[in-house]
Formats: sequence, structure tokens, C-alpha cells
Amino acid sequence: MNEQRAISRRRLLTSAGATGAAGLALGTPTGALAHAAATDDDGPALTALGSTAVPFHGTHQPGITTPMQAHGHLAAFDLAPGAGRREAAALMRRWSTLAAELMAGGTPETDTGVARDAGPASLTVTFGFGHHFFEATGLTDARPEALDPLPLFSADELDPERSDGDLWIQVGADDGLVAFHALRTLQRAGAETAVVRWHMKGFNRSPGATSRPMTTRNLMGQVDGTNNPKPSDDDFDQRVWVPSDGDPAWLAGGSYVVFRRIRMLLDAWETESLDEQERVIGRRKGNGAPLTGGDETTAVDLDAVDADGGAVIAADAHVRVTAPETNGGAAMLRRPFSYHDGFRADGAPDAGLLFLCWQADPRRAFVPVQRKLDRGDALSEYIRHEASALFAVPGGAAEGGYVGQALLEA
Ligand SMILES: C=CC1=C(C)c2cc3[nH]c(cc4nc(cc5[nH]c(cc1n2)c(C)c5CCC(=O)O)C(CCC(=O)O)=C4C)c(C)c3C=C
Ligand SMILES: [Fe+2]
Repeated sequence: MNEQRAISRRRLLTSAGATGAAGLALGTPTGALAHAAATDDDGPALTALGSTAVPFHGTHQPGITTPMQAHGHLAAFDLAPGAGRREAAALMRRWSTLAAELMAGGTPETDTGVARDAGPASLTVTFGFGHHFFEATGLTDARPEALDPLPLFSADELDPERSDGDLWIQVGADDGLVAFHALRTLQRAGAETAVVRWHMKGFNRSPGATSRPMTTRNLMGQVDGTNNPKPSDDDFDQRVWVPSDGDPAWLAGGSYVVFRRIRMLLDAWETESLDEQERVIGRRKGNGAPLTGGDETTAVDLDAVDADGGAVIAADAHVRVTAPETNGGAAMLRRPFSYHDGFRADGAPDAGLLFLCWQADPRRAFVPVQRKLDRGDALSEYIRHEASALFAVPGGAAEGGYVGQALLEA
């Protein structure tokens, strides 16, 4: 990257360690940098929110433990007819170089200028490979069994045109123009090799809107993300990352992401009483505290009974059905975006959750938990699973390398 060009464009204001990213479900941004002041050429200086940059290179890809950003894009691509392993490798090198440059606040050659005033704004770009990518590139021997298609669940109403895909990009940023610009730059750079299959846009609370970081809310109004595994937990690495001596070796430091587009039946949900809404989840809507008492961070007491001897957390309450204690320890890192794509013909909002969960092996996390939800989750009445995908997400790229290099150059 042309550092001089990048810095003069960024007009950076804040000192190292500062971050405007409040409302972080995952704590402080690991490795996020806020750049030192630089000479200005055009436009006002950047705040901490604009100047915060997340490193692209490292053991893991960005956008997994990075605090949730306000804007997100998910895009799946299929390899163009005739594109194989060589073209895929060239594409991943090109995409990785661009992602690193954009995330550092740089300006690629032939840039459109869309994001020139905003700084990196915690931009992250994350890449994944879908099941069919391995056939298209002649690498089926390297495909892990954990990437086999997810089972069909009984309540699924999946649209195949908005599901799956050979390649996947997740873009997150705290500025909507920065997020769009990154996705568009990558799409343009890959146009001869990768054809867009589906695209979805999501959002979360804007950082800095509250004086202290808060867990985000979803469009049902619930505090969502409280009981996520935390990077400081002893078992976090084991739950989320493919280990360095894991199988396949090319996926070391990587993870698997399950994506589900889940529409919320808000007309039905919003007519329920507060008591019923809280019974469905097992937590208070206002502050996210368990129905068994305490505050948001208090552990749920699944054994608690009321004066009549009935369970305080109902048998089909979402937190009982999904709790690691009732799933042999299965846990996943949930890092979703909300979405709203206008209104359907009947006037109901086309809105819900772009559910994304990260795990070391979906056969030991998402799949068994979703099987249980499918059989008896009080929330099921108010949601519809409309699209689905599973991607293997390689570990992070080393400086000078690219994401997926260990697979594509093995
Ligand atoms: C298969 C995995 C899951 C799907 C699909 C899912 C959908 C979904 N969840 C909410 C709202 C909440 N979920 C909460 C907790 C929670 N959910 C899952 C898994 C899935 N959710 C897990 C593993 C957990 C944590 C359970 C625990 O350890 O206690 C909560 C409570 C707050 C929290 O911990 O985040 C809410 C609220 C919606 C709206 C939804 C589909 C639209
Ligand atoms: Fe949930």
C-alpha cells in the first residue's frame, strides 16, 4: 500500500488505543488500532470512530471476534464458468491485498472515492469457502467432512437462490459508505472470476450511541448476545477455532460459519404481552436478565421453580433449549446483523436476523442445537428460516500472503 497516500486521505486524529466503538458485544476490539495524527489535505479530521483500523493479517481472520459493527454486508459468489484452482488462487490474492489496504484506510488504485472522507471505521473483511468451491477447484480431497451440507430441519422454508455459494465475503464497518465501498471494490476486482449469487445487508446499533458499551438488541427488542462465549474464556479457542494441529491442516486457525436468514413475524410477536415475550425467551426484555433473577450477566438457573413447583424457565424457553448445559456443552459464537428489506405484499416487515454463528465444528455446535430448536422452541412460532449457508473460513493471512493460500497452493 502507498502509506503516504493512505495517511493523507485518512486525516487521522486519535492516538493509539482510542476507539469510538461502544456497544460492543464482544468487549474491547482486539488489535484495533487508532492512528496517530497526520497532516491534513482535504476534509475534517477523523474521530476515533472513523480512524479505528482492525488489522487484516494475523492468526485468525478479522470480523469474527471483532466487536460487532453498525453496518454489514454478506455476499456469496459462485466461481465463473471455466474458473478453477489457478483463477481462485489469483482471486484470493487480489481480494486479500485489497482487503488489507482498505482495512488500513488505504486507497486502492482506480478508486471510486466513495469512502474517502470516512477513514477505515473498523472495517473488516472476512472470506469463506463453500462446499462446491472444492469441486470447482479440483480440491475435493481437501474438503473437510464438517463442510457437508447442513441437514434440512422440519421448519425450514429455504430459498436455494439465497443460500449456499462457492465463496463468501462478510464486510463489517461502522460507516455505511465504507462498508459499501469495500464490498463494491472487491466485487469489481473479482468480476471475471466470481459471480454474485446472493447479497444481504444488515445493521446493528451504532457505536457511541450509549455512554457505555451495551449488548445489542434484535428487532424483537430482546437483548441478544449476552451468553456468548468470550475470547477470555478458557474454552473459547476450543469452541471457535480449528486447532493448529487440527484437521484439515489448511484450516488451522480458521472456523466454520453457519448463516441463516431468519425472518421475524413481527406482527404476531408485537401483539404478545410482555409476560409472554419474556416466557418465550426466558429473560427480561428490558435488561436481558434471566427470569430467575439478577442482572444481564447473572447465570440462568434452569432448576429454579416457582411457588407452584413449576419451572421458572419454561421447558420450551429459548435459553433452556439452547443452553450449553442442555446440549452436552455445545456452544457457538453468535455475531449476527439485523436486516430490514422493506415490506411484504401483506404489509408485514421483511425483517429479522442475519444469524451468523462461528464454531470449530458445526456438527458439534449449530447442528445439534438447531435440531433441538426445530423440535420445541417457543420462539419458532414467531420466526421463519428462509436461507442457509455453511462456509469454511480459513485462518488469517500472514503479511505478504493471502487467505486460503495453504489450501490453494498445497
Ligand atoms: C441454532 C442456534 C440458534 C438460533 C438459530 C437462534 C436464533 C435466535 N435467537 C434469538 C434470540 C436470542 N437467543 C438467545 C440465546 C441463545 N441463542 C442461541 C442459539 C440460537 N439462536 C444460543 C446458543 C443462545 C445462548 C444460550 C445460553 O447459553 O444461555 C437470547 C438470550 C440472550 C443471549 O444469551 O444472547 C436471545 C434473546 C432470536 C431472535 C433468534 C432468531 C431470530
Ligand atoms: Fe438464540
